[in-house]
Formats: sequence, structure tokens, C-alpha cells
Amino acid sequence: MTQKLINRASELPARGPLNEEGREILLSLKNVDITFGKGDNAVKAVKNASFDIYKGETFSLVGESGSGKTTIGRAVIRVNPCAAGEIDYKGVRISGKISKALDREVIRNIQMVFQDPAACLNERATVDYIISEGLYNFHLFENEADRVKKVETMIEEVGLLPEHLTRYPHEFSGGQRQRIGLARAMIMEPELVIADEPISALDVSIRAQVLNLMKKFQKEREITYLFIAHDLSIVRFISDRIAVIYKGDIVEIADTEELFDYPLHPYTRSLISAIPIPDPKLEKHKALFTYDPSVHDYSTDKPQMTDIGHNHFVYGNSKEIEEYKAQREAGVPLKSITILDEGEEAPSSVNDNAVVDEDFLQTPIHDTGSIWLAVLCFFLAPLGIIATLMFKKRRHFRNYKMCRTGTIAGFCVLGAIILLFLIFLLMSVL
Ligand SMILES: Nc1ncnc2c1ncn2[C@@H]1O[C@H](COP(=O)(O)OP(=O)(O)OP(=O)(O)O)[C@@H](O)[C@H]1O
Repeated sequence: MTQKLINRASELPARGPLNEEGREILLSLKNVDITFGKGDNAVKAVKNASFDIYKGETFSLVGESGSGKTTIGRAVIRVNPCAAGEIDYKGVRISGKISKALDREVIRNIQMVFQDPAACLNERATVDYIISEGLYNFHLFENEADRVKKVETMIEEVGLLPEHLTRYPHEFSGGQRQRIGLARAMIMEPELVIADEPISALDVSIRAQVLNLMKKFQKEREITYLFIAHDLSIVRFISDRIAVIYKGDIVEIADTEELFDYPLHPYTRSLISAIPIPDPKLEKHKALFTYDPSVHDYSTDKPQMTDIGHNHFVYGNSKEIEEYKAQREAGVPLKSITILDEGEEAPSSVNDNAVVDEDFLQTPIHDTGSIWLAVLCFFLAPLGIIATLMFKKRRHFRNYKMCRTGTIAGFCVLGAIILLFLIFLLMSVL
């Protein structure tokens, strides 16, 4: 009943506008500038940001600390005002002055989940109240029994128990508090959730659980996420599309795999090169690609965000864009990571046209370190030597270690058998 009343009075259409490919645009930033302070002290935190987020996708915004990610998130929920440009939700402008009714709908439809659950949960309130707060503010329940039912269902959905509802946030672990934060957001039945570094403050072991929970909600409720993170490794496996932001400028937007295969802007490449390699030996020999903004000469030829095809947008001047297009059209994935040989000096700059060789990027897939390699090398020790050398040459260090272990063990056992044989031979002769 309450729900029906809200829907009837809605200032927003049921669906957003469609793009040329028929995808529904839920959120759209159009040439958005966000400035803090005035006069000489003014800080332009976000410059001319434009992007669309489609219904049901996970769109990630990635960049180093202070690049303006949170500022954009807070502008979407109307906390930060836009100095220029506009933000549209389902095709309706939600930035600037809007009606009270629309403002309430935005608050309800767009929820935010924060990095530090400890800091954003009211420590004096019970979990029951924290989760119910939005329900109270928007009268989203028929009666007390209905509210209790909604809250109990939600606490179970995030993997906690109804008996946890009477407790306070400090009685929970970081991961559990993030679950409470998610419950508080999801009970509002939002369409868009802005997740601002939701797993950065959590133990590595807990991170996947929270991401899986977010994925579950997305699947069940068709939630759209704007996921904010400072490194690409976190977002690679959860994002449909990624936007990279550097000091307030969005420098590249592409589908996730496209971005990892063709990181055209040098800043994106530096972020990819910063992703830790799970093999300590490779990590030790990795040459970090550092971004030097002085490589761009924007004195006369001004940069702009340009569509270079393949649903891929890059920020650059006309000369750079031509180069980016040529690199993309060559169709050969670009190299972001250089593994140095023993004793080799790290290059001071990175060759822009370099191509992936027998590359690290393949390493996690093929370099599995399977135990069966050790078993095979154990029984076929002479062939194990060849396999060991081959994997070493290709820098498949996990496979190399397995083959080496199997081969050594194989030769040890073979040696022991030969020794025993010789001893028995000697004993039978003497
Ligand atoms: N309320 C504010 N007043 C003044 N400056 C601000 C304010 N909020 C943000 N800034 C400035 O805007 C810039 C972008 O900040 P923002 O918090 O959006 O960065 P971020 O990319 O989210 O970084 P982090 O990952 O550290 O949160 C920074 O230079 C910051 O100092």
C-alpha cells in the first residue's frame, strides 16, 4: 500500500532513456565540474566529467587518493553541488535545484555504502534501528510487525542473525559491520548503490565475502553499482566497465577486458603495472611503470575525451588520439608490465608500442603449479629436466618449482634403487 502510494507520486519514470544499443541509462554525468572553496583557494576536484551508467551493471571509478572519486559519488547523492554540468537519473536532472519530492526519491533510490563501516554506523543505535532508519524516514512499512519482518529478512540476507538486531555496531567485526551497512542500504530497495571503497578497510580474507554478497544482491534485485576503488586489482573481476580518473580528469573509460587489454592512457597503464603479481619472484623483477604527466603537451592542442571505437573513450589531444586509435586498431594487446631479467636495469621510460611477449598476464592462467607436473616428473625424471628448464625459460615459476621438485625426488628414488641394487649385487658376488 505504502509502496503503491510512493510509486504513484513518483517524479521519476519507471525506466531511464535508452542508448543507441538499447541499453537503459540509469545515471548520466554530463560535463560535471565540482569545485571546493572560492577565489584563489578554489580547488577544482572534478573537471568536465562525463559518463553513463547502465541499468544492472557494475561501473567502477578508479584512481589514486585525492583524484575526486568520492567527490563524484557525493555529487550523485546531492551532497556535493556541481559547479557546472548536470547529473541525470533516469533522464531526469537531479543536480542543482530540484523539487522536494524528487530529492526524497533520489535519497531513496540511490544508496551509498562507505569504506569504513565503523565510522558511518551510529555507535549508540542498535543494529535494528540502524537498518530501520530509512524505513522510518520514508514510512516504508505497514505496521510494526511488517517492519520487524523486513528487518529480520534483511539481516538474514546479509548473513547475520535476527538476534544480532539488539546489539550495537562495536560488538561486530569489520566484515560484519560492512554487512550491516549493506543491509541498511539494501532495505531501501535502491536501484543504484554507490559503494565507496567498501572492502578497502577489511581483512583480505573477508573481502571476497562482501563482494560476493554485493554480487548476490545485484543478481537478485538487478542493482546497479557505482564502485569506487583506488586500485584496479580489486575491480577487475567485479566490473563490467571501468573509468580511470587522474587528479579530477577522467582519462579513460572502457569495458573491463578492453581496458586491461588496451590500456591506452599512460596513467591507466601505470595503475595496471602497480597491481601486485601473486608470485614473489615475478613481483621482485617487475619494472614499475610510472606515469609522468609531463609527457603530454596540451599547450596548443587541447585534450578531450574521445570515443575511439570498441566502446572505449580516452582523454587526449588530437595527436594522442590518433596514436591511441592506431594502437587499438593494430589489435595487439598492449604491454603494461615488464619483467626484468636477473641484473637487468629497469628502463627509465616504457616503450609505448611494446607488445605482450610470453607475458605475465598469462601467468596466472597457465602457470598453475599443478601437483601433476611433479608426479609426472617424478616418474619420468629425465624428461623432468627438460620440462624444468622449459618452464624456467618461460618464467612459469610455479610450474618450474613443481617440475624441479618432482625431478629431484625422481632422481633421488632412482639413485636409491640403483644403490640398493649395487649393494645386493655386491653381497651376492662376495
Ligand atoms: N569538502 C571538501 N572541501 C575541500 N576540498 C575537498 C573536500 N572534499 C574533497 N576535497 C578535495 O577534493 C579532492 C578530491 O577528493 P576526494 O575525496 O574526492 O578524492 P578520492 O579520490 O575519493 O580520494 P580517497 O580515495 O583518498 O578518498 C582532494 O583534493 C580533496 O582534498
